[in-house]
Amino acid sequence: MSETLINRLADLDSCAVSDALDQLHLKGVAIGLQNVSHSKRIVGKAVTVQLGLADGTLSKRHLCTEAVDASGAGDVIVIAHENRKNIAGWGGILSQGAVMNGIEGVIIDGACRDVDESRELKLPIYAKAAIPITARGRIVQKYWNEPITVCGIHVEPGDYVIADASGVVFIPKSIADRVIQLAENIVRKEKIMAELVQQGYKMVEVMGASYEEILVNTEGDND
Ligand SMILES: O=C([O-])CC(=O)C(=O)O
Ligand SMILES: [Mg+2]
Repeated sequence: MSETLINRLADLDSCAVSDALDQLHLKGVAIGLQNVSHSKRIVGKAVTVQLGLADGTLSKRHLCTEAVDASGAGDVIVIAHENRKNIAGWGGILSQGAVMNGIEGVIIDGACRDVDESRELKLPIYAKAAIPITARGRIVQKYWNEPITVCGIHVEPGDYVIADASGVVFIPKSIADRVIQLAENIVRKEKIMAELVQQGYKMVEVMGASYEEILVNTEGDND
């Protein structure tokens, strides 16, 4: 079941999923995140990590290590770094571990570092910024595999995520089937429109009132 949903999600893009969530009046787009590393669309299930400020005592292990060790293909590491752009919450050795385990990519609502290394490793990272400053002694992991908030979006472990050049969208696992179905309907309609454009139809005809109505029109299309 979930495998199928992931495969179907992989055939979509962030815009179609955002439109589907719009249709349901739900928020899922993590505003302010961009690909800073290897440019590739990723889909998968969230493995969550919550970071926070260090309290002066030394950490037993570096942040995100358990999440990386426990994850593999089909998983995306999603890190709540609380919008910090002045300290990196992810780095190159972690990227090496992620690639070794086949992890799809990383999403962090703050800064990361060792970006050149991650690019060489071809690991997609969606972040708010890049900065050389280490987390060591400054930032610690508070917990992992629990609900977190990323750019104002509530994310639970196992929620679905799609990230591409347009941005990052989270889909609650409880409604993933419905959202993906709606997004597929939207993609189908947009393909027809693109074909009409290729056939020489005027833009004002192709993107007329029926385009503006797409977001209220696809819910019933479950063929
Ligand atoms: O020290 C850090 O912030 C982590 C780091 O560079 C790495 O994983 O390579
Ligand atoms: Mg490093």
